[in-house]
Amino acid sequence: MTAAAFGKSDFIVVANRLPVDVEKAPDGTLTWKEAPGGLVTALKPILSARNGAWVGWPGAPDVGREPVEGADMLLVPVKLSAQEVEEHYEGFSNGSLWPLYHDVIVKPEYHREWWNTYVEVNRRFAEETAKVAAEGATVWVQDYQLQLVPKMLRMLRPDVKIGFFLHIPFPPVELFMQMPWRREIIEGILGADLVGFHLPGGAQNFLYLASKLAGYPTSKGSIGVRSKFGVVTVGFRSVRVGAFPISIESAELAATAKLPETRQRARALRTELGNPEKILLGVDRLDYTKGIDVRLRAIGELYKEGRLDPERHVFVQLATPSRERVESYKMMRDDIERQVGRINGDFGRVGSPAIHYVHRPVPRRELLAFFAAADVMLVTPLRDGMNLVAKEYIACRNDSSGALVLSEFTGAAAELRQAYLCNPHDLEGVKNAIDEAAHQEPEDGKRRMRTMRRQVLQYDVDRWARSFLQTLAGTVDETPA
Ligand SMILES: Nc1ncnc2c1ncn2[C@@H]1O[C@H](COP(=O)(O)OP(=O)(O)O)[C@@H](O)[C@H]1O
Ligand SMILES: O=P(O)(O)OC[C@H]1O[C@H](O[C@H]2O[C@H](CO)[C@@H](O)[C@H](O)[C@H]2O)[C@H](O)[C@@H](O)[C@@H]1O
Repeated sequence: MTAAAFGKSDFIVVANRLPVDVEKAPDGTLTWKEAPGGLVTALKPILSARNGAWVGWPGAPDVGREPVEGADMLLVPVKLSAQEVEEHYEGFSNGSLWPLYHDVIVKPEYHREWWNTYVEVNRRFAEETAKVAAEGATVWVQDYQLQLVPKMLRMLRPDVKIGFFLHIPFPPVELFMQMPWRREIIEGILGADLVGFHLPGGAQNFLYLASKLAGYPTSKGSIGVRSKFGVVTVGFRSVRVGAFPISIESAELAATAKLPETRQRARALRTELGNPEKILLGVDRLDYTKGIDVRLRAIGELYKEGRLDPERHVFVQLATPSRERVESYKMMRDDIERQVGRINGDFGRVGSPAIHYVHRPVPRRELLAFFAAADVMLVTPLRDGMNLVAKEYIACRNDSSGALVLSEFTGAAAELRQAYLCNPHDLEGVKNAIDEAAHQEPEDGKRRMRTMRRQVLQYDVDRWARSFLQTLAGTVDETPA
């Protein structure tokens, strides 16, 4: 008998999105479509393996409230009205928190109505979770859209064990203090038993704020040095805080990239691109944090200076549409498409552009064929929590060929030290990194790639989830008297 049959579950993931988008046809039938994004990519296999429940927004405003039986997990849709989507998802999550947590690359906006809706939607998620959680269940709350859920859920269901993981950077105190509702957010997260970040720096920022802003005693100086954890004492509870860098399904990706049909498709892509000497590739959600404009500017200048040849070095940018109703995203799309047009106008030929730009999500198999075909992968975010694309590319390089240009401002850069690392704010530095990667000695490239592959294959998403969940399972025993 499955947990779904009882309508209660022992293991629940709570995330802004369900791992599918649901579309309702006029006759009432539902169609399920794979949803893009690193969080979904990372957690789906773990839930399927554990027969758990996933509480989330189905991505369509008028889908019903009843739990829907998915393939092999219980999917619990949280219905959001169009106004709630506008004020919680587009507004407070992606117009206030996302830019604030990503170094204020665009100016965050703070509106009381957005905040009120954020509180209301977080409450709804907590209530739905409280309904489906079995006695003593483990609940894993994900990301910046739901930072108030841990505290709200604890008040509704003190029996459950709560983990919280932030997938984006947690900012330094100087930036976080801008947030008008800063104390409420820290208190909300502190409802968890275990709080995880990608990097020790995020954990340290959080510990500092818990102590300075909210006044809780914290243990100091141990993160990333002697032990992975810091501890915040909240009344009689201990909240552990640590770094758990996320990863991917490395072995599965490597195996799929090795399949004859993937390799054949990779060869076909090279032919379709006019058999260039080198394929350079970018794969991102169309987001201003990803530094797509930076790499376009660098490539344009490298063509101009003759360090790359548009006939021999083609660049493919695959860009998934994202958050298209948020103003800063609209402006960025226009800017990037103008840049692509200008570079192709200057350096392309009829029937053979220098830059191939696709503004659509690419099916998974096709994406892996692109990774297998690409000689140089460009990952140049101005700030990124982790960046799974960098790890996916490495997993797909079964013969250890290829080169990764990687921004120092990604979480992935902490692990992938053999990449061509660059500072995305230093255009000359980015150009040099691309130039070096495109002209690397094959043996040097293989040595670099082999080291990065060892890291990515060893530390996969399963290891990430197990390490977080095992640490969470230990939290109860460590509550001080
Ligand atoms: N154009 C695209 N087509 C298909 N999948 C994409 C595309 N762009 C990104 N993805 C996928 O979305 C995920 C992005 O994760 P990540 O790099 O961590 O950044 P984020 O979660 O911020 O978008 C990866 O699994 C990647 O393969
Ligand atoms: O749900 P969306 O608004 O479409 O956005 C997609 C996801 O983007 C963010 O991903 C982050 O998580 C990745 C995995 O940990 C990480 O590699 C990346 O650096 C982050 O940007 C976001 O955090 C998710 O909530 C979104 O679902």
